[in-house]
Amino acid sequence: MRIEYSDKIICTVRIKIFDKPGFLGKVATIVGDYGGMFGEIKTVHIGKDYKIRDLDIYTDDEKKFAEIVSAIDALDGIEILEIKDVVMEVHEGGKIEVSTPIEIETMDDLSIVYTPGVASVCRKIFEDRSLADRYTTIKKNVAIVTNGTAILGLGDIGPVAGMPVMEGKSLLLRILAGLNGIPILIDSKDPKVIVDTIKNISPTFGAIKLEDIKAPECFEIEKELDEILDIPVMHDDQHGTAVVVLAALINIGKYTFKNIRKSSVGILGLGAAGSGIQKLLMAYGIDKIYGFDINEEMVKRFVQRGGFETESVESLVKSVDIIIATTGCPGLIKKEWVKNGQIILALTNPDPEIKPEDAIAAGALFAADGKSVNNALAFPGIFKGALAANAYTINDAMKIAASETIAKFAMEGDLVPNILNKQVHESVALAVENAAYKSKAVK
Ligand SMILES: NC(=O)c1ccc[n+]([C@@H]2O[C@H](COP(=O)([O-])OP(=O)(O)OC[C@H]3O[C@@H](n4cnc5c(N)ncnc54)[C@H](O)[C@@H]3O)[C@@H](O)[C@H]2O)c1
Ligand SMILES: O=C(O)C[C@H](O)C(=O)O
Ligand SMILES: [Mg+2]
Repeated sequence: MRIEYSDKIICTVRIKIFDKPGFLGKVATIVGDYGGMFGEIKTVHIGKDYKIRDLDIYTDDEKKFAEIVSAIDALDGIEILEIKDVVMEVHEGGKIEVSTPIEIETMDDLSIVYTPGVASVCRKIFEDRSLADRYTTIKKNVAIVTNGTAILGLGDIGPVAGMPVMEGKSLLLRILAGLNGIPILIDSKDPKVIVDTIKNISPTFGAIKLEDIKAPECFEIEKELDEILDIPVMHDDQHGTAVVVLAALINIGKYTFKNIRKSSVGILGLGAAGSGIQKLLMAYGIDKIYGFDINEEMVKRFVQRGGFETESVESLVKSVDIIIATTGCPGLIKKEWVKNGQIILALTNPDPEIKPEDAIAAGALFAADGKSVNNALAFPGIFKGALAANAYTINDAMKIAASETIAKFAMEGDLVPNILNKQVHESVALAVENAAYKSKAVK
């Protein structure tokens, strides 16, 4: 029985605390009593008979956090010096920047990297387009494109409010795959405008990652772009998510000695993520897939692809072995509906359809949320591998290779590995590159 989740960090509390046994314990008791958890505890100053410490405190909501703070404040021997909203602080000024590995000190250096030296590189690329792969960053540039219509589970908040997510994806592409993820915000909901815009700027990029564009528009946009562009295009919410879900299911099969291809799977929310999951699970050979969505058009598409319609959230949850929820509706799954021994992946971010600890308490065998079963385990390696192979597309063989590799890296008893394990992304990239050659997805 495993619980995979992490709460939200609300803040860092800086305290001045009397340096005697038991004082930090009192603070810990308060945090625990109010259902909070500690992250890092750092000592930032040691005084004569006191210490100054920074405590990262995780809680479910701001109200609980306020209660914790006032209870700590009431303790003798402990003084709150500062409360820092670390999340907002980290975002100040944005999270990414363009940098260069080249230094220029002299006018000669300038003539080499800029005018007039640069002109000879331009001429050579003009004569032979393929030289751009070697003499520019194009093959390392991945466009991260959104129109802001399905930002996490926050819904249609527009492209500008979605920018922190795009910067986060960019940061992960850099750290985990060494690629330049360049956010592109498009102020349109018209699929044709989005396709044309991406097509027209595509020479800048080696690959296109669509992000947080809602269904059904995302299907048409991805399909069109995949057809007209000779570089890989992947809608991360559909396929990155599906790859990680399949990895989790592969491990569930391993732990339970069950053939997951014979399990009944329920998908709750048949939008971008839900439909991508359905497609990949079917490609893997799982055919008993049931689904529910409040939007009839989504249900129709799901059934056309070979899924079985269910009449309500409750009947779906109550009837399947494995439930995967991608609705954008926190708390949608009630504890009473959970079956003994069930597997529940409640993937809505930032707050899941049911908290993993609640699902486990209600009898689930495995439960995870969207922070651990997260597409960040897949997209860095997928793009790196596809670019290394010079692939023109990202096909099912490449995705399944990624899932199988991710699954192998999970520690015993876990569904998926840690997102920050760089070896995972290296291995996913290699597996995807090889699968691209084998499936002839290369230019
Ligand atoms: N963990 C991950 O890696 C990951 C990846 C992608 C998306 N997600 C999460 O999945 C959610 C959906 O994202 P998306 O891109 O698919 O959005 P989307 O808008 O394309 O799809 C959401 C679907 O859920 C349906 N829905 C809404 N309320 C419902 C309800 N009460 N019952 C049944 N269906 C309902 C909608 O009709 C829609 O079809 C988001 O919260 C997002 O954070 C998580
Ligand atoms: O952004 C994430 O954490 C995962 C996913 O892309 C989502 O939209 O929720
Ligand atoms: Mg997303």
